[in-house]
Amino acid sequence: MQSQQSQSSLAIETERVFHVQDTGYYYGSNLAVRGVNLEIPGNKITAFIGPSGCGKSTVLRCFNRLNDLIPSAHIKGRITYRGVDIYDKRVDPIELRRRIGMVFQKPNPFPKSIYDNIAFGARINGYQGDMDELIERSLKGAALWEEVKDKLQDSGLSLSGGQQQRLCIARAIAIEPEVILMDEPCSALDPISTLKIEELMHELKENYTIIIVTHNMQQASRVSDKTAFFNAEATEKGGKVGYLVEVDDTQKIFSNPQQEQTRDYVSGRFG
Ligand SMILES: Nc1ncnc2c1ncn2[C@@H]1O[C@H](COP(=O)(O)OP(=O)(O)OP(=O)(O)O)[C@@H](O)[C@H]1O
Repeated sequence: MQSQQSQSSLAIETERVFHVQDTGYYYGSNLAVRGVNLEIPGNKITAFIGPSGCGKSTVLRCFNRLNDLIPSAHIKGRITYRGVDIYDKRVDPIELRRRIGMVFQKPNPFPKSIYDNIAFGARINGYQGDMDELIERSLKGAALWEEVKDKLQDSGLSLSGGQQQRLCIARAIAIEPEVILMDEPCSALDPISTLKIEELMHELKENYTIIIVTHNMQQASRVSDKTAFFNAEATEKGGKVGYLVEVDDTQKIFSNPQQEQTRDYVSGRFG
């Protein structure tokens, strides 16, 4: 019985949530990132690392079609989420973003109370349950409840940067997504707040699949299970194009990567 259980949990852990196939990412006629093939496993943390401008954020934003909001941006190739092509005309991007939430580099709470920051999205989504209970559960899920439970009517903007980022995480998880995309979520935070978010990420992956873009290699090695290393090269036209060099278990990327350029990057020899 026990071995059956562990087999089934193993199957769940290694489930593929996203499959990225032969994708190219464009701004107008400019190819910004080429030839990305990638699988994102469920209930794991996948980190995207690489030098500035190699396309980490561009690729990240395509998982919930946030790039749709940039008029010149388009993608070629295919990204499936649980087997469904997310760029299929029948897919509603708003519904997609409900399932695939996002936390940005700079904490961006609404200029509303802590309570309403979380209730807002839930109300828009027609949440019918007990709102107080949802607020408490979301704040607990983001490790913020103890710090704010007595001041839920205070403005979200009155919190510290690290607390604001955890409020944004609480807001993201309140709409019960399956995936959370994080674009350098700690880059505006001090080391203690960063540590709190990293600890929180470990807890979150029990219930969510996380993809994080980070400039901080120590952070990638501390928090992630898988790491994708992107790089960029000059084009004939004088621009540059990003590409995925390799993706593997984080421990392998940092200790024994397959590609020389990965080794150079993680050992600090360039970038
Ligand atoms: N809105 C945009 N319009 C046009 N080009 C863009 C836009 N956003 C990004 N790019 C270009 O796409 C390429 C990849 O940028 P992107 O921001 O995805 O890289 P990144 O690896 O996340 O960089 P960083 O680490 O500096 O945030 C760059 O050449 C950038 O100039």
